[in-house]
Amino acid sequence: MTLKLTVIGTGYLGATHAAAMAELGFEVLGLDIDPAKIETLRAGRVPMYEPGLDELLARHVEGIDGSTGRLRFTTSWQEVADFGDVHFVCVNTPQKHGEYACDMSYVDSAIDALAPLLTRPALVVGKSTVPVGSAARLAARVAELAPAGDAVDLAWNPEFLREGFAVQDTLRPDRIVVGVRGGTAEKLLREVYAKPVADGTPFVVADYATAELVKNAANSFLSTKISFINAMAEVCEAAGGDVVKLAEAIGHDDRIGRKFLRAGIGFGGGCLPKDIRAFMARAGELGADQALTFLREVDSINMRRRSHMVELTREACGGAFLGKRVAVLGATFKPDSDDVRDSPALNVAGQIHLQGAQVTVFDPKGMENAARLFPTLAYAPTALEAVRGAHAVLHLTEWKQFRELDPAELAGVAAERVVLDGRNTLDPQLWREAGWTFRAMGRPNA
Ligand SMILES: NC(=O)c1ccc[n+]([C@@H]2O[C@H](COP(=O)([O-])OP(=O)(O)OC[C@H]3O[C@@H](n4cnc5c(N)ncnc54)[C@H](O)[C@@H]3O)[C@@H](O)[C@H]2O)c1
Ligand SMILES: O=c1ccn([C@@H]2O[C@H](COP(=O)(O)OP(=O)(O)O[C@H]3O[C@H](CO)[C@@H](O)[C@H](O)[C@H]3O)[C@@H](O)[C@H]2O)c(=O)[nH]1
Repeated sequence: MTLKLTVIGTGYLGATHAAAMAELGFEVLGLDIDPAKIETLRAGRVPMYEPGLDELLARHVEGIDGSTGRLRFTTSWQEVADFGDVHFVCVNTPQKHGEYACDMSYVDSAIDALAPLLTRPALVVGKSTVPVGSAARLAARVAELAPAGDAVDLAWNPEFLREGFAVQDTLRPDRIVVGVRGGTAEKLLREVYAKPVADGTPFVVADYATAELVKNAANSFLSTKISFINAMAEVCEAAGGDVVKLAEAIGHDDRIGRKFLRAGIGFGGGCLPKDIRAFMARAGELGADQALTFLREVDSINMRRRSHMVELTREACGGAFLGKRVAVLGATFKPDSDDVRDSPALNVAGQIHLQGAQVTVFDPKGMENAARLFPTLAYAPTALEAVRGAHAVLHLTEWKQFRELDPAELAGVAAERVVLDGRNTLDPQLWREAGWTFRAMGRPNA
């Protein structure tokens, strides 16, 4: 008999995971505490922007014409407990207000809602990113609360998907990591992931602590790589070097590799910044804080990139923001997403606005989320409208369509032809030929 799966928390991770599991052939029931999100999903619509996810939902959501009907959504915990053999927990684990530590309250309340209803054998599988030690603590909590007792087990199966590539990363991940206490959980998870494993995806079985730490380590490494190249950008700026050329040259060494060496205004999003902070906080609790002091530097190099962009813009505006208009191209933390959580672009836009400039933002997909978070910024319906009357143009999220803009057309509407490329993806020559003063980050002579 095919396993029945539930997915608890249907945000960026959970909605994608639920749809991908239906695509793999399972019957899936998704639950969220946000009834509006559940209504949207039930109608076969995606509550956020994630390329390819709408097609997947249309193919599987029950009640959609021609769908397999394998994917359903609910707000009922009882329905979830009755339905599932395997329950994936995909709720948010944000940074605590005013602290580095992870806020585990959403995971805790999901476990507390589900476990008392588990009256038959089941496996609870955590996918959220959590501090090491959480799985062991939650396994004890499940054992305490579940009426089925030992017949309910817990595993931790961290997720490595990237927004913008979430569907392909879930269906064909680089690796699957499972933290388990015994063979039954491993067997069930091998059944769930049989297809990607048959296609060659490595399946790594570990204890709870190691599985949790793999996720913390992976995001720490990625953050470090970005801050490393941004530190090189600072030195390039001081010495007159070109960080883009430098990254290309060191990347030819296979041991270093070319990926994740794009210098600019740094990393943001709902994952890397809060994950390295939570990792430092947890290491501190464990008495291992010295091991991760370098992450403090990774974080501060990253945050410095944002203030550096503010200073470059001030310079471009003749030393003061008052009475100046600044156009910001990009609001999301990365392209191909509508996610504005801890977005470097919006952070820079907000700082400049607070210091007196009139800031107008355009983003292909992130406008609604941005306006909710930063209602005092102005928003334009197109890049051209954002640039109209601007004294400086900032390119802060590397959407493909910004590379395709016509600098000559924009030159016709700007008040001053000054562009600052915070992502190092625009073509300096093209802009200069159209009469723009072009400045990039870490490329004084580009
Ligand atoms: N977004 C990513 O790219 C990504 C990738 C890998 C791992 N992660 C991790 O996955 C987790 C979820 O991240 P996300 O980006 O999907 O967050 P999100 O905020 O988009 O989604 C979380 C969802 O959980 C729901 N929720 C909160 N409490 C709940 C509860 N008690 N019961 C049921 N539902 C509840 C929320 O309403 C929301 O819809 C985090 O731990 C994150 O670090 C995220
Ligand atoms: O060379 C680079 C690469 C990325 N970034 C920035 O870094 C941030 C994060 O990018 P990315 O890692 O692609 O996005 P996420 O979707 O947040 O994915 C990260 O966080 C997820 C949540 O934990 C993990 O699952 C993924 O493996 C991990 O890549 C963005 O602001 C990017 O603009 C750079 O500045 N330079």
